[in-house]
Amino acid sequence: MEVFPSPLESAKFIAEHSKDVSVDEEGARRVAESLFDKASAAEFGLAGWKSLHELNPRAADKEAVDWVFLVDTLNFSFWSEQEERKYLVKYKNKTYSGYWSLCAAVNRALDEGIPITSASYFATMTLDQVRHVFRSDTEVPLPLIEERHRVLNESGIILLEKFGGSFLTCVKMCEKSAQKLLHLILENFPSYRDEAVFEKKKVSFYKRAQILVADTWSVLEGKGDGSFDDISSLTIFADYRIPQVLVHLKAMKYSEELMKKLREGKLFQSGDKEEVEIRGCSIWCCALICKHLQELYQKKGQDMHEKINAVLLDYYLWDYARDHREDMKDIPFHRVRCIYY
Ligand SMILES: Nc1nc2c(c(CN[C@H]3C=C[C@H](O)[C@@H]3O)cn2[C@@H]2O[C@H](COP(=O)(O)O)[C@@H](O)[C@H]2O)c(=O)[nH]1
Repeated sequence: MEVFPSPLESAKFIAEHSKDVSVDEEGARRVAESLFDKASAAEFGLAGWKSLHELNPRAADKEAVDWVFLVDTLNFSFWSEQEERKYLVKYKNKTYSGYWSLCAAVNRALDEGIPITSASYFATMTLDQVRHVFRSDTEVPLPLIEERHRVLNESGIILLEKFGGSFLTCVKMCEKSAQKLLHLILENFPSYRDEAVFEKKKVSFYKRAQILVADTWSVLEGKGDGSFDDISSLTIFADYRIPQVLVHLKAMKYSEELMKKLREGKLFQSGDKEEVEIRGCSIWCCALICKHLQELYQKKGQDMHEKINAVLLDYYLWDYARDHREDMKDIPFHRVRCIYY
């Protein structure tokens, strides 16, 4: 059995050895304090996944779980070289960008009668069919379309051959354990193995694998097959937005040298030292914010273990980043073209 490093232990190790990125403990504490009142509000909770996002499934059934699997298999690399030239999808009179453009294209296909969330369909999709389903409403295509075609076919075939064609089978096999589901994903779906080598040590982030578990928990509303008793063991999902918002909120800092490269729009490779430091420090920084939030509630005699975890903190910070794009325009995000985030 393959050993998968823990993203949290990886993050601690990276943060302790990082040169160009640093976690600001005081800054993390201040962010926790600023979130304190919000954390007990409705929008911080699990219900926000559906109530705040009209493109997410309303249902909590097999089709909804398969929608989540398809979307999280393709949940990577939406950023555009030029802000004014990007992939956009119009759906029901609204134009979507970034991650939401992917969801809009999926829902558009379903409305057109294309069974895009069925493994029997995406296991044998041709590249032209993928191009059609994810066609752009601008002249800019969805990035990495060939890689998306490859991971769709690969994931569809595995889901058909090993799990009867539905991700709900995988969920049921894991007996309400987030960690078991995470490991089933990593053992069976190669495109989810988001790892690197740092200071000669194998480290992991598992961004898409962890968000797949989290979104499954969310779409099942934390009930039934989705009532994971260890959901708090997940970390945040190391994408290219969370680091940006953590630097904006002064909980994390970049060296002058790294900031210069980011401002120049340098294209990093997956696994580069700076990229690994950005992603690992983001995970560690959010673990500290979660810890401080729990301590603040304990001081008030409130046990918030059910309400405060890295998943809900991540969702909140990610939505915050989307809503504060303008305020954050001076904080560059790191640019990598890869299938991991
Ligand atoms: N850490 C974290 N990264 C996330 C998400 C999501 C979508 N989840 C939402 C869906 C339902 C829930 O309500 C969540 O709010 C996408 N991404 C990543 O962001 C990047 C896209 O950014 P932009 O170009 O600005 O759209 C890209 O790397 C993508 O993989 C998240 O939740 N957390």
